[in-house]
Amino acid sequence: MITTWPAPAKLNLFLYITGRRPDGYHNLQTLFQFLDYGDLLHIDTNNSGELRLVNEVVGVEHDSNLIVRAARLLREQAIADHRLSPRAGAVFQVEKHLPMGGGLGGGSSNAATALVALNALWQLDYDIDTLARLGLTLGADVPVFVRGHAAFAEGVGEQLQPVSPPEKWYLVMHPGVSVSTPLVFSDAALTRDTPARDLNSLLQQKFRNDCETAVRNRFREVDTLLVWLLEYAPSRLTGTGACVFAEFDTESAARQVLEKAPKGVQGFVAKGVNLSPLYRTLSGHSELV
Ligand SMILES: C[C@@](CO)(OP(=O)(O)O)[C@H](O)COP(=O)(O)OP(=O)(O)OC[C@H]1O[C@@H](n2ccc(N)nc2=O)[C@H](O)[C@@H]1O
Ligand SMILES: Nc1ncnc2c1ncn2[C@@H]1O[C@H](COP(=O)(O)OP(=O)(O)O)[C@@H](O)[C@H]1O
Repeated sequence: MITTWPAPAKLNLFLYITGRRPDGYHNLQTLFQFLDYGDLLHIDTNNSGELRLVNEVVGVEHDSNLIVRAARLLREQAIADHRLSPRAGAVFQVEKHLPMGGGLGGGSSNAATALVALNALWQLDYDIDTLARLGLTLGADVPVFVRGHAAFAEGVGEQLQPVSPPEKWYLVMHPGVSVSTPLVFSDAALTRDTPARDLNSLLQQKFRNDCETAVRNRFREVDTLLVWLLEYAPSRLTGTGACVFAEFDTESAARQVLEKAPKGVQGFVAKGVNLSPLYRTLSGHSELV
C-alpha cells in the first residue's frame, strides 16, 4: 500500500551567529518554526529489499538524495539491531514544492520524513532521540524536523529546546537566485560575533538574521525583494537564503501582497505551525503508532 507523508518547510524566525568553532563550523542561536506547506513523500514498502527513489530530483544524483541516504541509514541500523529483515525495502516518490537551497530546509525535511515514516511503516519502534541522532549525521537541520516541534536551537543546530512562538501567516518569496550555504559562512564580512543571549531576551527583541546583510550585499535580487517586501510587513531572510519571508496576522493580508508581487518572482502563502504536519499524519496512522 502506498502511503503519503508531508515534508514541511521551516523558517528561521531569527538566526544569530555567536562564534566560529575550531572545525570552521559556526555556532548559532536560531528559532525554527514549521510551515503548513512543503513537499510530499509517497512511500511503498516491499519485501524484496529494493530501496529506490523513482523520480529524479533535478541536480541531485539518486544515491546522494537525502531521502535515499536517510532510508539506507535507517535500514542498515535496523538490520544491525535485528529489528528489520534484510528483505525489507521501500520505493519513494517525492513531489517537490520547496525550492532547493532556498533556506526552507526541504532536503533536511525530506530526510526526516523518510526516517519517521519508515520507523512507523517498518514497525522499528526506535524512539525520537535515536532517530534525531541518526538524522544529525545527514545534516544539522534534520533533528528539528524529526522532533517535529518548533524549537530554539543552539550549537550548530543540534541542541534543541521546544518553544511555541505565535503562529503567524507568512508570505515566502524566492528571489530567483541560488545562495550557497558555504559561501555565506566563508564571507569575510559576515557578522559572526553576536553575543549569545538567553531565549527570553531573544524572544523579546526584534528578530533578525545575521546572514542577511552579507547575502543582501552579494545578491542584489535578495536586496531588491526585501526592500519591496519591507514596504508591507516585517520581512527577513530565512537560513542562509535565498528565500525571504514577510509576516502577517491574517492569510488575506499575506495574499494581497502576493498578488502585487513583481513579475517573475515566485512566492507562496503559508501558516507558521509549531507542531509539524508530519506528526499530524503520523497520529492519523493509528495502526502504525
Ligand atoms: C544555517 C542553516 C540554518 O537553518 O542554514 P540553511 O541551510 O537552512 O539555509 C543550517 O543550519 C545549515 O545547515 P546545513 O544546510 O545542514 O549546512 P551544511 O550543508 O552542513 O553546511 C555547509 C557548510 O556551511 C558551513 N556551516 C554550516 C552550518 C554552520 N552552523 N556553520 C557553518 O560554518 C560549513 O562550512 C559547512 O561545510
Ligand atoms: N531530497 C532532496 N531535496 C532537496 N535537496 C536535496 C535533496 N537531497 C539532497 N539535496 C541537496 O541538499 C541541498 C540543500 O537543499 P535544501 O535543504 O532544500 O536547502 P536549504 O538547506 O538551503 O534549506 C540541495 O542543494 C541539494 O543539493
